[in-house]
Amino acid sequence: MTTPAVPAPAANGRAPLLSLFSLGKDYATPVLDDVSLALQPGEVLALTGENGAGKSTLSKIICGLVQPTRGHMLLGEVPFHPGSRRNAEHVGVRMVMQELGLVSTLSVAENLLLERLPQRAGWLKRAELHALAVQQLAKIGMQGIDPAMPVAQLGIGQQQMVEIARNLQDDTRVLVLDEPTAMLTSRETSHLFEQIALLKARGVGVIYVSHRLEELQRIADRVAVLRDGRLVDVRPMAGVREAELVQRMVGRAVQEHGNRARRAAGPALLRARGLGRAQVVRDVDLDLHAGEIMGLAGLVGSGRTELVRLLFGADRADRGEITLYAGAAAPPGQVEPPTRRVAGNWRSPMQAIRAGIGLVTEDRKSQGLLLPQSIRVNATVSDLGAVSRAGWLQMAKERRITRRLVDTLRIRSQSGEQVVSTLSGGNQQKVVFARWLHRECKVLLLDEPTRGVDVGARADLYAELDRMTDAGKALLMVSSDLRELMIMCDRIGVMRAGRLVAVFERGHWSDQSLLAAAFGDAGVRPLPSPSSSAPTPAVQS
Ligand SMILES: Nc1ncnc2c1ncn2[C@@H]1O[C@H](COP(=O)(O)OP(=O)(O)OP(=O)(O)O)[C@@H](O)[C@H]1O
Repeated sequence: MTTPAVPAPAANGRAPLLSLFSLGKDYATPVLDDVSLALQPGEVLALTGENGAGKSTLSKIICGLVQPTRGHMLLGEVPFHPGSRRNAEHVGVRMVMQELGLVSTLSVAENLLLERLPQRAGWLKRAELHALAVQQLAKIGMQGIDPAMPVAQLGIGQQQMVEIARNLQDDTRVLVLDEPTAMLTSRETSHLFEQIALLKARGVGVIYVSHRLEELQRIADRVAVLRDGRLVDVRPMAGVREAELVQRMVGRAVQEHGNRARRAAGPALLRARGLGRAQVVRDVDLDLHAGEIMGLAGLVGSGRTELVRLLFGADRADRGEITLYAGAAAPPGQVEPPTRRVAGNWRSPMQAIRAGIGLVTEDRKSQGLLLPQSIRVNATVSDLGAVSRAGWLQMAKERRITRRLVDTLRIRSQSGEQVVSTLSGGNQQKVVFARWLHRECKVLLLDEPTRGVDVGARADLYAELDRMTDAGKALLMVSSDLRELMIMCDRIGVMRAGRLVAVFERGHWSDQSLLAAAFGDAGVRPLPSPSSSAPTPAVQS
């Protein structure tokens, strides 16, 4: 085996901080091959590539979580084969993983300082622990969090910030961040970027894995592109065009989804009136029409996810009414609901599913997937009736359906039998989505459906959403990505403090107006009261 050259030392003569030589990893098939790369002190190296390209595998090898099949590494000039995460951390090589690594039953402070809990004679010094935790959280702009609170009570974005704070130690030399902002607000992202700038100044090397190309442009010095487990490009970030990068990642040009075309709204399929739960969702009136995509924007904690959970029966509303109407058979342009009410106010998700409501969840790990099961089981589990006869599962039919879904969504896998926990994060997200492509539903609720999904796959998912609305389904899409909402939606509702405070139709929104509504600035048009007007059809102006 020849040892490929690692890029020369930096101009200042310092040796690379970390050097990778011909790294490779095989599972049933090779997933990483011949990766040679060097990280310089104080450098932010972006790592990007399609879902399943091998980014997390490479990151985990560097941080001792996965053992390479081939190749070797140097940390400075010393051979580096950590063998475990603990060993890697011991020499200052740390990783913020895509899946949160927090212990949900422990407090915020205990999670933050797990490895160096302040003790005296075997007793935990709780006051000191909490003071240290508050300091650590303040570094990344997290104020007002009770360090004694169990971490499970934090929102998913806040948990991610705790995970980041945990890895910002003084002894950190190399920090790998795998999709760190997927669950963060723009404010939290800014705090993270400030920290990255400080790390750079201290000479820490940062490997930053992300699909968000605009973020890479903001913080990376160089970008490395992985495709099918191989390094296909490494270049300075300055001057790199997004389209160029996408082409390198995907190996083909990706057609950007243009703004959604004008279409006439069908009848209302779902209507909510005065819907509420405690203080988190308050008096929400909402109509979803056949053939439309309605977006839901708002800050984290504004009640978007909670509203979706009420509509799906995952939580019980304590006031208000949900009504689902039958069929989408009314002529185009008819906006009044058909008169036949089929269901409402579910007692469980199962009831909602039976009535024709689906949910692509925000938290695919704990709410969306059966991780130890195959793609086939996960994709077909929501509608076993369609793959069984007289109570017997028809495996051949299941396999056929699975193959079609895997092809349609380009789920990168060895076969439909591959266990979902061994898929890459973005491919797991596609499996959550596949479930609802398989099952007939009238109304599909989507909570951050493209989180962690690469640009090519994102275009595929958008095309599927268009097809669903062409078939008369009604879609409600929560997204923190305003650009995504503005491209995909016919209407965008904005939530603030549990209320739906504004609804904008296509052609009547801008980033500023959406943000102003989300933050509560003056000048935002309030929602007309439902009693005063018929539901607003989604019509592009
Ligand atoms: N334990 C495992 N067993 C079998 N295959 C695995 C295992 N872990 C990862 N893989 C496979 O390795 C490939 C690379 O996965 P990896 O998670 O590194 O991709 P990624 O580039 O990080 O993708 P994403 O952008 O979706 O996070 C995938 O095809 C995945 O299915």
